[in-house]
Amino acid sequence: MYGVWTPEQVRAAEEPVLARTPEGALMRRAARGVAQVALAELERRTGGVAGCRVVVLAGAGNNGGDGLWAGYELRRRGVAVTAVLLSPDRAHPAGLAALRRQKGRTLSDVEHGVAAVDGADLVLDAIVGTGARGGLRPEAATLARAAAVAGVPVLAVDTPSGIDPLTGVPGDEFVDAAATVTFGARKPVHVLAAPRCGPVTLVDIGLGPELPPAPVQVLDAADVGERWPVPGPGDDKYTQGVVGVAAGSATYPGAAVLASGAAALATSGMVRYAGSAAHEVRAAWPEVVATDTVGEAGRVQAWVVGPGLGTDDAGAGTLAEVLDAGLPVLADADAVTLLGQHAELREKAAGHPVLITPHAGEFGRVAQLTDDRVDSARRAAADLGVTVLLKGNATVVADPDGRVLVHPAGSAWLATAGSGDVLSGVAGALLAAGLDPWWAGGCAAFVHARAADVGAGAADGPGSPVPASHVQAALPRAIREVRGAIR
Ligand SMILES: NC(=O)C1=CN([C@@H]2O[C@H](COP(=O)(O)OP(=O)(O)OC[C@H]3O[C@@H](n4cnc5c(N)ncnc54)[C@H](O)[C@@H]3O)[C@@H](O)[C@H]2O)[C@@H](O)CC1
Ligand SMILES: [K+]
Repeated sequence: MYGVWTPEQVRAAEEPVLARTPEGALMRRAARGVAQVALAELERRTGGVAGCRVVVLAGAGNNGGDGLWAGYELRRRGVAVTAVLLSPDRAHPAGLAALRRQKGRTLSDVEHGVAAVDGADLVLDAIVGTGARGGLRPEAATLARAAAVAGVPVLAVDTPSGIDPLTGVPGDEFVDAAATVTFGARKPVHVLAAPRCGPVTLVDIGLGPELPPAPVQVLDAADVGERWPVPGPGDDKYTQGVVGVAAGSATYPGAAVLASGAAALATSGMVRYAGSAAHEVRAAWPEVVATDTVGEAGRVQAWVVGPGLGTDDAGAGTLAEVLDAGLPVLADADAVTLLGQHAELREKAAGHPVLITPHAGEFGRVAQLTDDRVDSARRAAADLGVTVLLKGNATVVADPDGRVLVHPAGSAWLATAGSGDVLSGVAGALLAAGLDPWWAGGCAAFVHARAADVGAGAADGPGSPVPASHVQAALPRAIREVRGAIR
C-alpha cells in the first residue's frame, strides 16, 4: 500500500524542509532524480546517452527550475540540451544560469522550439507542476502537440502539464507523458490519470517526516492477496460466509448469472441466488442454490442486490427486505437508483455496512459528482453513511470514516457491458467473508481490473476486447496472482 498526498499538503511539507536545507538543495535533488530517469530512458530507447538530444520545456515557476537544473545535469553527461523558455523573463534564474554554464542551448520562440522538439530523442515537460492553474496555454500546447505528432517521448517533471494535479482532469490540451518523475510524495494525478503519467518514479527529497497521514491510499497486489479469503482446515461451506445474490429479472437474467458466477468464483463456500432468473442461474452455475424470493433463500452473511433488479415497486421491496436483514449489503446498479429515489431506503442503509458501487451516472442519482472524484466520493460516503465505490478508469472507494483508496485500472478493457455485475458478485462475496466494505471494495476493484487484463490477454501483448463473461472466467487466475504476491 502506498499513499498519495494533495499538492497543498506537499507544499506545506516542503516548507520546513526548505527552511532547514541550503537554498536550492531540494531542487537540485529533484533535478538529479529527473536526470537519472531521463538518462535511463535515453539508454533504453537509443542504446546510449552521449550525443542524444533532449529538449526541456521550461515554464516560469519552480517546475521550470527543476527542468533547467535537470538539463544542466544532462549536459554534464554529454547530452545535447535545448531549453525552450516559455516565459523567458521569469525563467528560474539559478537553473538557467547553470544550464548556460554547461553550454546548454536556450530558445524562446515557439517556432524554433517546435523544430527542436521534432528532432529530439526525449522531451522534459517542466512547463508547470503543482502550481498549475488551468490547462496548457497556447504556446505550451503547441510544443506538447509537436512532441505527440513527432512521436517523441515526454518525461513529465512532477506532473504532466495541462492535467490538474489534484483531480487528474485534463484540460483541452495536455501532456501525455511516457513516464513521470515526482518528488517527495505521489500526488492524486498519478493515480487518477495514471495512463497519462506512464510509470511514475518517486524521488525522495526528505518530506517523509513532514507529511500528514495520507488522505488517499493505493493497494498493491500483496495487500489484496493477504486479505483474500480462502478456506482453512476447519472450514466447511457455511463457515466461510454465504453470499446471497438478489439480482436479475426476466428482462435481465444475464446480470444474475454474471453476479452469481463471479461470487462463486471469488470465494469458496456457498452462493445463494434469489430472484426471477433462478432457472438461468442454475443452468449456468449448478453449484448456486437458487430460489425465487429473498424470503425463501435461507441464511446468508451478506447480500448483493441490484444488478438487473428493476426500479419498480418489486425492486424497491427487494432492496428494503435485504437492507432490513441487517447484514452487509453490496448495492449496485438499480439498487443505487432506488436509493436515490427513496429517502426511506437511504435511511435504512445509513450507518450499516453497505457498499454502493455506482458508475458516474448512478452516482449523480445519490450525490453530487464534481471534477474532484475523490472529494465527491468522500462527501457522498459521509452524507449517505455508506461506503461508496465510484467506478471509472480509476476506481475510488470512500468510507464514511474518511478512508479513501484509489485503484487505477491499468487498462480500459473493463468498459464493457456486464463488467459491473461481475464486480458486484466479487465484492459481495468478500463482504460475506467478513471484509469490511472499504477493503471489500478495494480488493474487488483490484482483482476485477486484473481479471480484465488477464481476459484481454494484455499481459502477453496488446490485448483484445474482453466480454464480461470472460472477465468473470479470468477471476481465478487474477486471484492466484494476488495470492502469489503475498510477501
Ligand atoms: N518548493 C521547492 O523547493 C520544490 C519545488 N519543486 C517543484 O516546484 C513545483 C511547484 O513550483 P511552483 O509553485 O513554482 O509552481 P509551478 O512551477 O508548478 O507553476 C507556477 C508557475 O507556472 C505558471 N502557470 C500556472 N499555470 C500555468 C499554466 N496552466 N500554463 C502555463 N504556466 C502556468 C505560473 O504563472 C507560475 O509562474 C513542483 O511541481 C516541483 O516540480 C521541486 O523542485 C521540489 C522542491
Ligand atoms: K510538468
